Amino acid sequence: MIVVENLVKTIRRQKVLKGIDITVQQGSITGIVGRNGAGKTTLLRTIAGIINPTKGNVTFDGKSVYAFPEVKQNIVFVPDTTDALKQYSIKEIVSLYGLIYSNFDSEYFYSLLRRFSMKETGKIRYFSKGQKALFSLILAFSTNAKFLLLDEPTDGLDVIIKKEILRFIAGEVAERDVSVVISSHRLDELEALADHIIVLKDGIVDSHLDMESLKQKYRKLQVAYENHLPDGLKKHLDILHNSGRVYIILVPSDDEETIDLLQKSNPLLYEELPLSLEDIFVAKLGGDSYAS
Ligand SMILES: Nc1ncnc2c1ncn2[C@@H]1O[C@H](COP(=O)(O)OP(=O)(O)OP(=O)(O)O)[C@@H](O)[C@H]1O
Repeated sequence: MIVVENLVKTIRRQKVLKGIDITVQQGSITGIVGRNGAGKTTLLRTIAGIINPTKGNVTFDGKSVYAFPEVKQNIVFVPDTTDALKQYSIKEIVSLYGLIYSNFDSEYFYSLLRRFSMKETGKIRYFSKGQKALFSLILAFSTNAKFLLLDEPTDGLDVIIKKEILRFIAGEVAERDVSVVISSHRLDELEALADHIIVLKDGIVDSHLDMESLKQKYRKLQVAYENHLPDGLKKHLDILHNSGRVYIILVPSDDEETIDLLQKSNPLLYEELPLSLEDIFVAKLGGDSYAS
């Protein structure tokens, strides 16, 4: 388990992280969403111990990342570029990782390269953007670290490779003893993957959400009326969208009274729609708390 306590980071007099408190459980996939500059990368780099906090602490199974450097073997940060490795051949990178990470599994590493039909020799600078992103993940999962912190792992990739990468991450978490924290601008991308979502806004945690319970909390309905939605109902629900006489609304699942009133209000159309996390954000957080 990673526990982040009152993490503050000031860079060049700018308070980038303003007191972050979060807990990341083993076996979980946690998404960190936020707009450009919200502090996602700084948070991940600080958790991994690449940079020190101005204030606060991060512990892994009770041990401070900053006081016990060996803890860093189990918290690996994966940047959104492979630039740091571009001069090296794959063989050299394997040697380097073998030296840094005592549990690095080169056999597993090469088996993953084969699984994704990637080259096993040469320099990675000649890889495509998608192959570089996949390579970074293969390398990181081969360290056998307990936590991987992935900084926008699918940024700028096409839909096919994006899906392949997300599937790979989900598979690794399901089958091996590893947890991941993924930063992204896109709530919709993380929705299918993450079990927790942390929304970062201007260096603070705006919300920390448990996906399952959140999705069970609301119902999304499409209703249409001959004239308009009865005024008496409006205050009990959130209107996600309104086009003419058609409304897409969000109602708390436990608000049986409103659901009953809706059904009895003679709508021309009454239909339940699949709920997305984005709907909840738009309705509950003013649509401003996820990044696009
Ligand atoms: N080394 C640095 N020097 C100066 N400012 C920095 C540095 N690192 C981060 N910052 C500032 O801290 C703020 C947060 O940056 P950070 O990269 O953590 O945000 P982010 O949420 O990851 O953004 P993005 O989505 O654009 O990658 C920004 O205003 C950035 O300019």
